[in-house]
Amino acid sequence: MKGAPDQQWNVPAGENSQHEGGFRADLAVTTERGGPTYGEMIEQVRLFMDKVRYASPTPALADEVIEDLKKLNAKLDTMLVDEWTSPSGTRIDLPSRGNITLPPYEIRDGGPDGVDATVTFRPFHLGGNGVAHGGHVAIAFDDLGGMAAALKLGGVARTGYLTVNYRSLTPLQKPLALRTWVERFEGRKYFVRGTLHDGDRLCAEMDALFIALKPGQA
Ligand SMILES: CCCCCCCCCCCCCC(=O)SCCNC(=O)CCNC(=O)[C@H](O)C(C)(C)COP(=O)(O)OP(=O)(O)OC[C@H]1O[C@@H](n2cnc3c(N)ncnc32)[C@H](O)[C@@H]1OP(=O)(O)O
Repeated sequence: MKGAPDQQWNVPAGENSQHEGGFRADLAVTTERGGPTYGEMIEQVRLFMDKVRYASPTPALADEVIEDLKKLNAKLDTMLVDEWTSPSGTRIDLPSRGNITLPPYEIRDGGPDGVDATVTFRPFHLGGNGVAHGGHVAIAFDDLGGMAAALKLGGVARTGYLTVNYRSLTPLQKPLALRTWVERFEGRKYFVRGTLHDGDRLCAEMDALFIALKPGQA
C-alpha cells in the first residue's frame, strides 16, 4: 500500500517514532495536513452516514452505492499513512480536531481551568426515539475529559474509569454545551468532572479518572 509523499503506511514504533506515552510526542497542531478541503471531506462522510442511518435503499440502489464506495475506498488506499502522521486529531481548525470518529464539537474555551465546548450529535448518533445514543455521549465526555486532563497536566493521560449519569434525553442536531474540568489531582491521578446541557436542562454528567502516562508508557 502506498503512503502519502515521504510517508509509509503502518510504520512500526521505533527510535524515530513521532509518538510517546501512547499518543503523539507533543501536542503540535496543524491546519495543513490533509489540505484545505479535508474538513469538507469529513463533513461529506458524516452526511453520508446520516443518510445511511435513515435510508431504506432498493437492492439496485444498494448495489450502486457499494460500487461507488469501493471506488472511493480504492482512492483512499493510495494515500494511507500511519496514525502518527494522519491529519485526524490535530486539525485544530476543524470540529473535533478533524477526528471523524468523534461527535463533532467546537472548543469555545480551553485551558488548565477546563474545557468549554459545543457538541452537536448528528442523525447517525441516534440511539432511539429521536435522541442520542448514550455511548456517543460517553465518547464526547471521554475526549473532552481527556483534553481537560491534558491541558491541566501539560501531557497525556489515559482514562482509568468514566461514569456517565444520564439525567435527561440528549437531542440530536442541536448545539449542546459540554464542559469538563479537573476537580482535583493526586500525583498522576486526575479526577475530571463534566456536564452536558441543552440550554438550562442538564442532559448528562461525567465523573472520570484520567491517569497521567509515564514517559514512554503505552
Ligand atoms: C492536538 C491537540 C491535542 C489536545 C488534547 C488532546 C486530548 C485527547 C484526549 C483523548 C482522551 C482519550 C482517552 C482514552 O480514551 S484512553 C483509552 C481508554 N483507556 C485505556 O485504555 C486505559 C487502559 N488502562 C491502562 O492503560 C492502565 O490501567 C493505566 C495507564 C490507566 C494505569 O496504569 P499504570 O500502570 O500507569 O498505573 P497504576 O495501575 O499504577 O495506577 C496508578 C494509580 O491510579 C489508580 N487507578 C488506576 N486505574 C484505576 C481505576 N480504574 N479506578 C481507580 N483507580 C485506578 C491506581 O490504583 C493507582 O493509584 P495509587 O495506588 O497510586 O493511589
